[in-house]
Amino acid sequence: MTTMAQVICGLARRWCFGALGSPLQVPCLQALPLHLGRTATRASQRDLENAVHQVKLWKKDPGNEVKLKLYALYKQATEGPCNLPKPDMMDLVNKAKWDAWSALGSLPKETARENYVDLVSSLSAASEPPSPAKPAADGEQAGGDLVVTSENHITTITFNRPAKKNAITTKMYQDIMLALQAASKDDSVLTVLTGNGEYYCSGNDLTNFTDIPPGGPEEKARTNAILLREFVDCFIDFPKPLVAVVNGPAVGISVTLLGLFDLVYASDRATFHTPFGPLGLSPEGCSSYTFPKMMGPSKAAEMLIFGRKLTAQEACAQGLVTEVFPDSTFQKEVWTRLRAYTKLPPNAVRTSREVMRSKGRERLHAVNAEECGALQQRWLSEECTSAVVRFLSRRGKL
Ligand SMILES: CCCCCCCCCCC/C=C/C(=O)SCCNC(=O)CCNC(=O)[C@H](O)C(C)(C)COP(=O)(O)OP(=O)(O)OC[C@H]1O[C@@H](n2cnc3c(N)ncnc32)[C@H](O)[C@@H]1OP(=O)(O)O
Repeated sequence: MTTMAQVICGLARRWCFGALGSPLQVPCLQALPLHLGRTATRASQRDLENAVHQVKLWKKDPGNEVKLKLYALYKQATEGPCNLPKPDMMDLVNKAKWDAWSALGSLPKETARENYVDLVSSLSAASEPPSPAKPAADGEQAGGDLVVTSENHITTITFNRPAKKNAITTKMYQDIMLALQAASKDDSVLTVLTGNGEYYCSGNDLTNFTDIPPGGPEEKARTNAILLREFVDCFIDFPKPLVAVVNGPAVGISVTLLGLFDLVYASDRATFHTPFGPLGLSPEGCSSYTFPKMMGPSKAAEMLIFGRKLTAQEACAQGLVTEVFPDSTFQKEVWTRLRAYTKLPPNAVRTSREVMRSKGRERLHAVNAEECGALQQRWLSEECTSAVVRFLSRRGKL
């Protein structure tokens, strides 16, 4: 039997080879050498060794948090649960290592090995983007589908694909991660996401599903799950207040991520839509946790399972939106407010933000991992592939 996944794979292969008969580049997959050729879902000992080797080749220090994660997973994968005595409190380095390893509890060796390989793979992908986005220097503006500016202690990341309702391409996901990385280190107090034109964002670009690699849809789903997890992790771990300036309708992942923002200001033209049911998908962006928490389980189910679209006023009543402004004065009022916030003492702002986020951070990471695992399966389902084919064929893309 031919599944829709095979249909879409076949179509994608046709597109990838194009009229000239030469394969187009699939950059995010080229940056994931460890997964090419690894078809089993479980990582082997060999995969682990390859990953360890890969880490040695990294040119950039990934930071202590990542190094501790890697250390812990490696120890768990090779020696099992930590049974060493707890180091002295003042022995900071060994204590941090012990804490990280012990936190893995009785995680099976095989799972730890798998997690180690996946982590290395996703970090390798992120550190080798096909064409890095320009980090925002003061006042600088990078063109393209994502515009990053930094002015008056506000770094603004703008979806800039108005002709496609600001749908997010794979490159845009990667550029957003780079922009967040840069913003976490620049002198801005606030980081803003907004959209150019009529829409805030129409969510994931549905053609992202069509560039199928040689390993087939399974490999695509697996790679996307890793990258999506890392993308959402960037929002979970972002150290400064995140503000969404929702200038118009928002769809899919651009809505779910709002649960990880600190302020969401919306024009009264904005709507909030998560059509996961019709698309054969399941929620992402930690919304399966943040939405029920903020609006109660049944309102969250209406949105996330049944795809009910909310107006800006409704979203505000549910706690998803902080405040709604008339569209005619939206930009003026919001930016005046934000500029006033940047005058607050930056260290106090940052500290308050950290104490508010720190309590739920681990939980959010766990939710993110679970949601990406579920989506990996969904992307391969006939329900999802049929929905994507329907969307693309209605718009003459097939
Ligand atoms: C680090 C890398 C990570 C990679 C990970 C990849 C996978 C991550 C997946 C994460 C999970 C995300 C889930 C979602 O976001 S689900 C939601 C997806 N979005 C949608 O379903 C919306 C689809 N679009 C529409 O329904 C309509 O276009 C819309 C209501 C938004 C507007 O309708 P309208 O009639 O006003 O306008 P058009 O339909 O004519 O649209 C104008 C052009 O824009 C194109 N378009 C719009 N939205 C999208 C989209 N989401 N993807 C692709 N293209 C889109 C549309 O095709 C039109 O193009 P043309 O003018 O060329 O026809």
